[in-house]
Amino acid sequence: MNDSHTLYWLKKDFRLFDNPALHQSLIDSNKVTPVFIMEDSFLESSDTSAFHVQALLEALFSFKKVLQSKGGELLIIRGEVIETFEKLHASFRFNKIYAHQETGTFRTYQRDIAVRNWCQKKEIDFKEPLQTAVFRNLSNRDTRHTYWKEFTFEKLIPIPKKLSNCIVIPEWYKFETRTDSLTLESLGFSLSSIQKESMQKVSEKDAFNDLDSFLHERGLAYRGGISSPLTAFQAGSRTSVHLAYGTITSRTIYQKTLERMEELKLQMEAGVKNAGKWRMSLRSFLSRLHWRDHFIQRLETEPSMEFEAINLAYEKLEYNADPKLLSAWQNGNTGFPMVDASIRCLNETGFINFRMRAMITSFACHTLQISWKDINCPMAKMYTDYEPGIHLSQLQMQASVVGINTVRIYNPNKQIIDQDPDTIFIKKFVPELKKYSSEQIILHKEETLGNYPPNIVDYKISSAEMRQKIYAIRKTEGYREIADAVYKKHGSRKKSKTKNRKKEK
Ligand SMILES: Cc1cc2nc3c(=O)[nH]c(=O)nc-3n(C[C@H](O)[C@H](O)[C@H](O)COP(=O)(O)OP(=O)(O)OC[C@H]3O[C@@H](n4cnc5c(N)ncnc54)[C@H](O)[C@@H]3O)c2cc1C
Repeated sequence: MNDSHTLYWLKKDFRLFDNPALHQSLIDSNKVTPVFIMEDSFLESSDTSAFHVQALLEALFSFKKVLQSKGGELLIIRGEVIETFEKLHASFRFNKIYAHQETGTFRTYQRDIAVRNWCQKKEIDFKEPLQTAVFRNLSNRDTRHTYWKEFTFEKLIPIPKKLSNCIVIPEWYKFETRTDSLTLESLGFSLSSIQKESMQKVSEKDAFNDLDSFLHERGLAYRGGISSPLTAFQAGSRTSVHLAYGTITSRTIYQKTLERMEELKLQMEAGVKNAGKWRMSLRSFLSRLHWRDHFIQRLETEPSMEFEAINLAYEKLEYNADPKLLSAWQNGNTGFPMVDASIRCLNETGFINFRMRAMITSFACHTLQISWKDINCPMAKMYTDYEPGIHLSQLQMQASVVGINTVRIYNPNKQIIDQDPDTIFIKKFVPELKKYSSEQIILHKEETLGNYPPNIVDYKISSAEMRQKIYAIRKTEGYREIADAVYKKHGSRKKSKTKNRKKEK
């Protein structure tokens, strides 16, 4: 502990529990200023939406309120990062910055490099502890699991006792941005009242409440329940948004789930009804949670995947650049009811389940033949839980440009039969279809249903054409070597039985 001054630069880590950067900065120094910078470059970025800004503001202000209730302070400044550090440093010197290591887009990657260089110039120590099990400069992919385990099972860090050491230097208050300039509207965004009401609430308290209700009430329906948009809003953990804004850590979720599974094991032995089913649900939940770090690691290792296919052979794949197709997809007007309902649900609530995300991606990239690059930002903006590593990995996988997974082409009408046979979800989000029977909706193709348009393309012909183009690339010389190299660098070390088999979902 020393008297020097330290900054704790908050990024997307709005929590007090299990917060390594906050914890370490308070061990290092008895004067720490937590600072959040509302970056113009974030607000202006092509992957930022009103859902993201609203979630961030909620998480930020609830963090500030809890910190203040425990005697601490937080400084919020609108501006760019280096320019903000520069003016703070010029008015009162600090010699350390703590911020969590972030695996984000090219924008945040470049910003963090610039911060490192600036710190070096000013002789400021820049520390970037991990908050998730994703490792920089990982030389050997095979050792990742060992590091993952070490990090995930480390003892969780309690809420720091000395939060009153979180102070704002009086000289710095003049830089503070007024709270009334930090509303969604004053930042240039807007959401309708329906959107605001339907969005998930994001704060540390909500994160623990959502986890608790999942582990004790909702999680029993997890297996099976997460496939349909009718049930996934309840049956899924709904922790993705909290992980994206750092209101909870994945290792906290992991460890709390394991504790609950131990409890259930005892219940199972005592013959308590459903205890075994509960355990199976939580086991499949944990494997999905594990994928999270796996996919974020992919972006950390291969940042170029934001701009080009992870398997470069697919850079030659030809797409349809017709803006009318993109616009119909984005607005939920393709004439394919399950696709349109999912997109409109996203536009209204900021959330949809995994299967529907996979379907709308596959539909855009296979059936409409739109490039994954063209839907990247529009789709990122629809998800409140946008996490670049997962988003880009899944986007490329569902668009079949990774080449180490099965080509999965989702048939949107089969998804109605499987996931919404009574068209309840469809009618909720596509009200023009309310007066039609489920059979009419499923069979609808070339005709209009009232105001609802016909299929924008022929599903069978167009998807088959794209499948052919993908397989033509798979047959080109040198393709196998590229795919093997991708697998070696990024593939899951668990063997997939369906690998490389053609499949319709
Ligand atoms: C095209 C596409 C884009 C996606 N973009 C995102 C994104 O930006 N952010 C995001 O968090 N998830 C993304 N997902 C994964 C998944 O759809 C969401 O994590 C899930 O729907 C969130 O709901 P939940 O928290 O109830 O999930 P649960 O099923 O309860 O899962 C628990 C947690 O595990 C992780 N997880 C679940 N499924 C996956 C997966 N397939 N890959 C990686 N991690 C997973 C998430 O962190 C999730 O919160 C995407 C999927 C697809 C197909």
